[in-house]
Amino acid sequence: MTGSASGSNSSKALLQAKDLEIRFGGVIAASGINIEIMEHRNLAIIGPNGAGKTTFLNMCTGYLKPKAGTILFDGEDVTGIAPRKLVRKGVARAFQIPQLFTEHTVLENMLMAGAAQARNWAPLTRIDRISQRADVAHLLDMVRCAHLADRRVSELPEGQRKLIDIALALALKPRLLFMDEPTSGVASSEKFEVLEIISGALQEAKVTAVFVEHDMGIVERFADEVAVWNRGNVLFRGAPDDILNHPDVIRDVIGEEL
Ligand SMILES: Nc1ncnc2c1ncn2[C@@H]1O[C@H](COP(=O)(O)OP(=O)(O)OP(=O)(O)O)[C@@H](O)[C@H]1O
Repeated sequence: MTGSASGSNSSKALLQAKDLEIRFGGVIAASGINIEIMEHRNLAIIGPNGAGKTTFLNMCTGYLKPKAGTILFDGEDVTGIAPRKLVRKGVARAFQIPQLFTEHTVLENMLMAGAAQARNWAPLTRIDRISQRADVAHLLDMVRCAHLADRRVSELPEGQRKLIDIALALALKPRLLFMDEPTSGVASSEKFEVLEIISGALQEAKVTAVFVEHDMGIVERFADEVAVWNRGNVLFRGAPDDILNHPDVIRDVIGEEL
């Protein structure tokens, strides 16, 4: 484990956060955060409730503007850029609760995401081209949901909604995907299977993932690196084995109910 938040030298930094600060009234949610997210190294963010994990995701994806500090994506200053613009640059986000149009079918949701990416808001009948359908079928296949294309989202269990949400994010062709507790709400017996599918799809699409996670089994299995958040800062960062076995992390993070 390293005490610093810089990444390994073997891959390049895709995102660099420098001296990020944000406070809400008296609460300091980010207190000089410095961290690099390395390309093709999936990073898990762990830490106690209220440590500022979601706040960090919000700043990196344009939902919150830091009071101070800089965010570079692929070397470009993207601090404070709106989420939609960041998506076009290659930074996507999946939420704890999938952002799906539940009264529409899976296919319709996918076509709408494709239209957003192409900035083509023509009626669905006009964007429903063969090539686009082929793209959608491929994306759904990547998350093993091709058989669900004509099902209404409201009929699907949470695990499948999560998978559709990931396919939707992949339709935006990101290079970096932030996920806030990707398996929250999924039955514990299905969590590993869902993450296995998500992980395979991200690998196939060559997308680097950053995910907030409270389940250490998931972290151990799916993260290449782990960053420990505490009181709005990065306490440790390193290999899952080192981090999850470190006495301070066991005492202060894993030991308490996350
Ligand atoms: N919009 C907001 N307005 C006021 N306070 C906020 C806001 N967003 C976050 N906070 C506060 O900032 C601190 C960090 O919150 P954040 O949600 O980032 O933590 P977290 O590590 O993601 O927690 P959890 O694991 O419980 O989701 C908390 O004290 C929270 O109450």
